[in-house]
Amino acid sequence: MRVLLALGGNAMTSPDGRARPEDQIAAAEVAMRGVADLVARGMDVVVTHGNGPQVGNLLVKNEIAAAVVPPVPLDWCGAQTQATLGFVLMNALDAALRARGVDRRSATLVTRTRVDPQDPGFVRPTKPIGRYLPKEEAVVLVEHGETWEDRGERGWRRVVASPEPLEIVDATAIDALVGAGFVVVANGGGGIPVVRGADGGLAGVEAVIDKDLGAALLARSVHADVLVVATDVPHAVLRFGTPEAEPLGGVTVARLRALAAEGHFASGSMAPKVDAVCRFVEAGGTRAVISNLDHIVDAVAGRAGTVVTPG
Ligand SMILES: Nc1ncnc2c1ncn2[C@@H]1O[C@H](COP(=O)(O)OP(=O)(O)O)[C@@H](O)[C@H]1O
Ligand SMILES: NC(=O)OP(=O)(O)O
Repeated sequence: MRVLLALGGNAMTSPDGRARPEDQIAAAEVAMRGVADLVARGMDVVVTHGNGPQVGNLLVKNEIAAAVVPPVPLDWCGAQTQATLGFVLMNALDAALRARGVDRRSATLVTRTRVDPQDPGFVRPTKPIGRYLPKEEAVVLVEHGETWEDRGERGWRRVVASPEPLEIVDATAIDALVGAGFVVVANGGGGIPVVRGADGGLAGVEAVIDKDLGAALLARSVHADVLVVATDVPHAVLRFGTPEAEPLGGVTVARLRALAAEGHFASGSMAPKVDAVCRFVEAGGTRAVISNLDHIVDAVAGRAGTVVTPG
């Protein structure tokens, strides 16, 4: 069985949302123990991950240091997060595999995702990245031309362009690595966004692709049997945040689309996860699950989490 596991930003930071190196290393060690459990059961696993906090922090560092060293564009920041987070995940995964006596190795692939240069996401930024700030600090940055939006009790957050993923450019290489027996970390942050020019060449573009939508396309591109979207809650929840809140267990893709249309899933957080699992199953995937990492083996088997099936 081939599994695509999408690690959310929450799975890559400390419970209080801090993204210090030590927080990310500790979070990766927890996440990779679950992946090693899957590999120990004979599964092929591809891991992808978010990069919202990390790419936003890198962008700020570039802007602050611009007077000292040449700043780099947002797509370069995204590429750097793939290397850094892949490195951290590989160290954690290799250790977890060794602890289980599993003779498999990890690999990370710098991965590009093609987008449409005319995507409306370039006109209306929607993807939250980086740190949270109080409103009074965010509005100063808005006056300097940045786009920030109120993200509720945690504060305001910068938002950038987030175009639709159209093609995982490096899917063939990912598939080859899996076929050679590697546990592969790929398409971090939804992939490095690129556009194809008239000459057929690829060029980076400043944006951050939604990791969950990127994961749905990657899962299809590498012929995964199961897609697991791992976050910090055990299920998607109906009437979330209300006294009538109800965890959602097994559900058909048609029913889940109907529930999404009723507005149960918040944009920018659970909604893209729901969209991603629906896309995967609608495209022929056997099963897709939204859950946390606590019961990853059960989630893959369809025994835990919000389990989406055809129908
Ligand atoms: N209907 C819902 N069911 C469950 N969680 C929801 C729902 N709506 C919003 N959320 C929030 O979505 C969060 C997960 O989304 P997000 O923070 O973007 O995850 P990640 O960073 O792990 O990808 C949960 O922690 C929860 O607070
Ligand atoms: N690129 C992306 O979707 O990252 P997060 O999941 O951390 O927001």
